[in-house]
Amino acid sequence: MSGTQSVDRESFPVLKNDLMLRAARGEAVERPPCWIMRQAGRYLPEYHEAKAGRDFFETCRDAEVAAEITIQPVRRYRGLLDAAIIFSDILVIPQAMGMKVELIEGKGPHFPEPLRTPEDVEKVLNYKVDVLKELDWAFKAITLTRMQLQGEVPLFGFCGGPWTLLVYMSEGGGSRLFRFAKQWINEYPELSHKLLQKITDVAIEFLAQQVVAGAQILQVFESWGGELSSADFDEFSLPYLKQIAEKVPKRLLELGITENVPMTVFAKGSWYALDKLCSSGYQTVSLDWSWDPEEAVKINNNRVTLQGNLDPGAIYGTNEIITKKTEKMIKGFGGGKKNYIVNFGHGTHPFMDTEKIRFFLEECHRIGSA
Ligand SMILES: Cc1c2[nH]c(c1CCC(=O)O)Cc1[nH]c(c(CCC(=O)O)c1C)Cc1[nH]c(c(CCC(=O)O)c1C)Cc1[nH]c(c(C)c1CCC(=O)O)C2
Repeated sequence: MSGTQSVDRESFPVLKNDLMLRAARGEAVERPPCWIMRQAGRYLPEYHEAKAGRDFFETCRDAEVAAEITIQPVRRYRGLLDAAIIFSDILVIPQAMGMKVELIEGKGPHFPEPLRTPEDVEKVLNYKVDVLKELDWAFKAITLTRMQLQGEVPLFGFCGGPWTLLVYMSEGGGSRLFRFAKQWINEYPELSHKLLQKITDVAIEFLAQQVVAGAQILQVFESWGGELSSADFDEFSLPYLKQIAEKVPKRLLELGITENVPMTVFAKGSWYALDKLCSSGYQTVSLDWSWDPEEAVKINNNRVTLQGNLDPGAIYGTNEIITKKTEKMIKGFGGGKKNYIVNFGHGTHPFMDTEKIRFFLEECHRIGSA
């Protein structure tokens, strides 16, 4: 994969709030930085206004609209959020690999032609992926967003974890039984590894090019990690996650980028792998809400910054409950002055009350600054 983007990185606005980057790099901070997975999206009325009933992927591909939607939560919660995350989706990698992906309103992602036979996989393996060309729109949206953020907060780039993408590519959408993905790894483990490697190669180039385009911090979403047994996670997820952490910085050097770009891994449900994830080369490990913060802190033993992990469902509670749970979380992670980033344990829901989320963020600032 070659070619270059024409981005004038010298023209990027100076970052005024680098709290997120400092915390992710393990430096001591004055309070824990805050952001929320899926902080842009359907719970915000201004999202629906900007999207104007258009197709989801069309919205992602329109740089102006993607930048607007990315910045909406930062604007609404001015001073309370310490990062933005580019409005896009993990399923743009399968699209770049030649697969059709649609988002069906009210149903979620849908692949009309999922990978069901070895011939289907061979076709994807033989497809030459030109990341710069296929995902050109994503880089343009990142560059525009970075400019429009005016240095207020850093911008996250992201991608899906290889196993999670294999799940979507084989199941053709969300799943309860993971029948096809499990069939792949158990009936055709070798071919599955080849596919995982190909996804990993694309993910590495995609993440590195997102940094060239303007992303300042990266997250890998292995959202279906918890569907694997511990042994299968070690075979079909962890090695690829590690490769991404190892190879992105190398690729960045090749691309002439010497800045230290922190990387986060979020393997939802993979509680058994926390110890290994803390030594997998990522600076930050994001936790779902199944973790007791104090136990996670013990296992981590100051190797990485931990991120998380409020049950998003707490937002449906009273202010008193939100305060109580937020306090327990921040104190459990050691108070938040080192090795901690505030987040939910998974994304926002479309039904959430924007003012409850504001209250949560204000409480994080109050408790985290104490
Ligand atoms: C698994 C996964 C996907 N996409 C993503 C993940 C990993 C995180 C996770 O585990 O939730 C990641 C993602 N998806 C989206 C973002 C944008 C940035 C942000 O977090 O604010 C990010 C980081 C926007 C989106 N991606 C999607 C929407 C909803 C689009 C809409 O209907 O308007 C948004 C805002 C669509 C999507 N995309 C995906 C699903 C399952 C869905 C349907 C979700 C649903 O219906 O709740 C795949």
